[in-house]
Amino acid sequence: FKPSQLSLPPGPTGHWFYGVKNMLPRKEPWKVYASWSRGYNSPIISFRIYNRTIIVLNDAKSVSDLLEHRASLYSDRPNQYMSQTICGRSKTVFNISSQDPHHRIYRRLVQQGLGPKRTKLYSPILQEELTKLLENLEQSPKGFVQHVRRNFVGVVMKVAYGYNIDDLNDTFVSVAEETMKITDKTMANGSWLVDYYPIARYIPSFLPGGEFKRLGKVWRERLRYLSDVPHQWVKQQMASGSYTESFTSEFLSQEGGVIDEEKEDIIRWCAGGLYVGASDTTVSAVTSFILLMALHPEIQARARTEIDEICGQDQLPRASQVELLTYLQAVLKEVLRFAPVGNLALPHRVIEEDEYNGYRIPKNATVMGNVWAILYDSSLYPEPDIFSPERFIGTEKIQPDPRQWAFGFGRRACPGTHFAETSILLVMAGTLSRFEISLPEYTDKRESRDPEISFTTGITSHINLFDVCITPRIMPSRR
Ligand code: HEM
Repeated sequence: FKPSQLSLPPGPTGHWFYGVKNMLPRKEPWKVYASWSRGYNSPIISFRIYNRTIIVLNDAKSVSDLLEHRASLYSDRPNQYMSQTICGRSKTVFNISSQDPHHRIYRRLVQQGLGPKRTKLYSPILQEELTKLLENLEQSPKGFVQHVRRNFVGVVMKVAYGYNIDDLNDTFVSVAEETMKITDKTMANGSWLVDYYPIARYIPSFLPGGEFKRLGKVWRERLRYLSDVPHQWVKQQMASGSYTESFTSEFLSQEGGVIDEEKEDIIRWCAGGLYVGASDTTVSAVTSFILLMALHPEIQARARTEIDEICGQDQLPRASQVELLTYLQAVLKEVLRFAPVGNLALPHRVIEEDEYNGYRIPKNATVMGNVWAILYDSSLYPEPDIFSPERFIGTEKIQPDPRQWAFGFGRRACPGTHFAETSILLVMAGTLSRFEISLPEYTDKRESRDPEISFTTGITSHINLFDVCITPRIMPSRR
């Protein structure tokens, strides 16, 4: 059989025009995909939104077979005409086509810029921001999410541009946040008919359905302006002779500082990608960690004992020590498994027609790896609803490392993994070394039950907050 003679993977048909667009729940679609996969008794399912075929891979094997082993076919991004063409976002690190020769250069640059060697150089930045975070936590523990956000935004602005932020109202932070907000609107799935039907490109801007042209024009200009603000700032600082080394300055000064426009564009897009990639993902992981520690005092105590033993109690943990904290590393693996940051990673696109398990995968189909379905697969992780770092400790029956899925797939897998892990582990270690995290003590018994754990729906998912107490630790050595 040629693939074109085979049938698509099973899945719901939906409406003749919209496909399943109106059948998708607003909350946690990854759970619905997993249940469709069980219902159709197939790890790989397909459905349609407008005229686009979506394929969802719901187990580790299909993800590995297609997104990893056939990465040369499965590493492009879906076409999004509104965002990529109208709003000029086709060259961002996240959107760039895997067939564009710049994609390879982007990956090399970002991997180099965030790999183990560079991360070591960034240790003073991580250390400085950690001290601020712990001070903020002591002053106003209730605002812990904002403090954690401030920590990672502070780190990434310094790493990307050598720029010191004052607080979250800082101009550069507003610039980055506005970029993210507009980008989210331009990429909202199913919102722009023109993403699906090329004929819609010809709707005049003054007619209903033509607002993509009106809005697109404004957004394009704004995004162009915003992406240039921090880049120009670094160039000015460099010209003045006094600047802090950063990802941008490092690459701008290569080749004797003579950089053509094309290379400069590459540096600008890559540095911009750091903020988008880092700011929300890291906050999600650390917030989940803090709340889960309140629910699991015994895990918290074991992690703290290890931190005390390896880092000592008189000084803060250092970035160079986190690789020695094996139990804390197991806690992070379990946080990434139990509270996946990206439940569906980011969508990929297959560039050629393909065949898998007797099914046809049509050219240009959007292919999604259901990270949640794998991380909650009870054949890989028995009793997946239980939070237990012990899954990854010891020598027997160690469960698979969830990081192989939590950070995405193939040639699009997260290039910030090493940097992310080091900076998150340092924040985890620093927080536990100075604070006890607990549930509030309620006098009313009805309120004293453990809070239910639930998560938000989005490209990045966050744990829904419940009350916790973060109190300075009474150091045994200083009692
Ligand atoms: C807990 C932390 C993080 C998680 C869970 C995470 C997860 C992911 C995932 C799932 C993807 C999509 C992969 C795919 O399409 O298959 C991704 C892409 C990406 N991440 Fe991360 N990430 C994290 C932190 C970071 C950090 C700290 C940075 C940079 C400083 C970063 C930069 C990027 C970039 C630039 C991409 C786009 C890669 C491409 O499209 O080629 N990420 N990440």
